[in-house]
Amino acid sequence: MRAFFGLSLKKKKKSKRKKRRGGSSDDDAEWKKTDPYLPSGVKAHLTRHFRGRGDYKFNRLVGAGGYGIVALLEDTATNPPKRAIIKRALRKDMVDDLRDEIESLKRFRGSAHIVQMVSYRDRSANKTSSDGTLPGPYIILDYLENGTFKDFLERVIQAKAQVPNRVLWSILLCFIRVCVGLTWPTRGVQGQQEQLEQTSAVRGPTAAIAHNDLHMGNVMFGSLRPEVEHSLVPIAKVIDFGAAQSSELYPEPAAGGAPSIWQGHPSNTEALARMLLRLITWTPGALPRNTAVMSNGVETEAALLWAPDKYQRYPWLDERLRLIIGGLMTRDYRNRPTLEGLLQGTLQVVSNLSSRDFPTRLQQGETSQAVMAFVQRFILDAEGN
Ligand SMILES: Nc1ncnc2c1ncn2[C@@H]1O[C@H](COP(=O)(O)OP(=O)(O)OP(=O)(O)O)[C@@H](O)[C@H]1O
Repeated sequence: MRAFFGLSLKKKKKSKRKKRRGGSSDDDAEWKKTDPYLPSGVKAHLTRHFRGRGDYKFNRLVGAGGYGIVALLEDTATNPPKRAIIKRALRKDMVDDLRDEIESLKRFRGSAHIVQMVSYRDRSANKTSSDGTLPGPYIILDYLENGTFKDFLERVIQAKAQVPNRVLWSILLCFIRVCVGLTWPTRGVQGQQEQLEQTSAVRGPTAAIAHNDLHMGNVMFGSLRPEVEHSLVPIAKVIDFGAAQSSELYPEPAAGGAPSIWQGHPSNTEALARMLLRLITWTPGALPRNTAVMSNGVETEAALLWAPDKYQRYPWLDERLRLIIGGLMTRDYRNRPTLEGLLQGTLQVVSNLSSRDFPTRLQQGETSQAVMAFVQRFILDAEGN
């Protein structure tokens, strides 16, 4: 019944509105003049599209990236309105990239450290919605409210703030969970409840997915959560799966005889370890490559943490973190630690760490209060979130 009468009711409302405004043009007229694939046309087309549906409304354009336009939506059914992100192709010829991203994200449904797809529409570039406003596919994503890792790094460097070790440990655990998620994809169903990513010693890795675009703008902070690993530091999640690729599992045995597939795709771990290294060393731009140093008989690219004056430069850094980051950046990926071991070891540390585990001179900066104050200032209260 509702759908049957919907059309005529809508038409009546529209003509009333025009009368009230003296026939002046609004978004209704604007959208026809603009290109839905250009940032300039996004507002008009999305406003119009979602007005007809009544579930979301357009809030603002967030950005136009390599191939996509990203905009903020508000869920009109919730109070206060829940936010969501819509991602569309920037040009018609980029529609296939967006479809690849839809396919990738389907594999990670329910994976806590990978951005979740709330819904999607998979259409060819020219096919529009019934109201004629919005051609092509789109993805609606969970909104991650606490900004990118890139913005976080910039704030830390600007304030010359020493990052508490407990914050580094929590982020490291999030990053390991990301790598686990890319190696044991959940392949859940739409709307699947999020779960922390787990390895499976029984089944062994089921995929070797390379994200292929793991830069700092593609790691974002979500909210604080009840799990112990996210109770002081918000969850970090990976976004933007437009370039992700499944590759062959790595069958060659590692130096010690263990199958190297247990490390996941080496490009993921290395890219994430580099982000932690930049945070520790306040490095604003890309780290130099091919600067490997020897550590315990293997070459690592984490040279900054092996510099002769490292203890003067980073006297506060937990030695175990230094070794893990060095291990994740070894030149021969077969010498890297396994995800299984990393997950167990890091989870154990994060679940039990307290300020008393640090030397007396560091304890004040590692209390729960100090960690909370740091997180509040550099992540939760940050401008632009
Ligand atoms: N789920 C999200 N929650 C909040 N902001 C988001 C979300 N997804 C994307 N953004 C914002 O939009 C920006 C661009 O998103 P994304 O990287 O997915 O698009 P892109 O077109 O592939 O961009 P690029 O090529 O620059 O990486 C992000 O850096 C972030 O600021």
